[in-house]
Amino acid sequence: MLNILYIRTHFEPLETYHSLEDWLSWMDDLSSKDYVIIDHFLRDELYAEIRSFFLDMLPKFNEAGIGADTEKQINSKIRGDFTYWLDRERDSHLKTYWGLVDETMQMFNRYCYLSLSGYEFHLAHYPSGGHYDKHLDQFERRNNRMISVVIYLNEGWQSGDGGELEIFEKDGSSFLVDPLAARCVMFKSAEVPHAVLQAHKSRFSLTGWLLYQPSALGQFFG
Ligand SMILES: O=C(O)CCC(=O)C(=O)O
Ligand SMILES: [Fe+2]
Repeated sequence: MLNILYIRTHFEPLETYHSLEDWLSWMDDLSSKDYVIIDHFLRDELYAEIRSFFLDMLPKFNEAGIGADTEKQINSKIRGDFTYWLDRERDSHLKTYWGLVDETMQMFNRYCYLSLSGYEFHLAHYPSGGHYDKHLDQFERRNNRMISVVIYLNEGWQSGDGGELEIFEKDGSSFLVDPLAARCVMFKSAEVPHAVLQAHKSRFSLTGWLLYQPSALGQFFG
């Protein structure tokens, strides 16, 4: 009896940000289609907290590079966003958000049998005119990004504002996702080619990757 109790409390945390039922349906989508689009992934309070942090940090954003940190190169022809990398210790007041990151990793590890053991997240600002050409999120020489997680922070986004995420399906067809406030898109980093179409006004997101190994230990090949 004691054992059963222990297993139950160990494997089913009493309090999660999202219900297990929601997680299971999202993971089902992700397994079958390689991507999932989740509206209202952040509730109002957490959304407001992250967006206000984003606005506070805007002056500190650096221009984003292509490829691994070690081979960073700025190439505005390929991507035109500015980023700010999050650090759990430094940015510890985002407690609810980090809890949600832990919950996400646990769900994938438990129910999709992944061995995720790290993550990296950045805030991304595409100024008007910014875009990101079609790409995969696994770098040429680093293959530890397993799941990409993008959360949008744009209020009142309208058709005509551009900045859609274009997702390419296996058959080569594609569709567009509007970067709407609190919407989350998750996809398999190695499987889903995607692009960000040119934004016609400032576009905000919190983008990250769930990793097979911590960033510093990223697998290299070649
Ligand atoms: O912001 C998005 O919709 C996607 C961003 C992206 O593809 C990336 O940062 O690798
Ligand atoms: Fe990407």
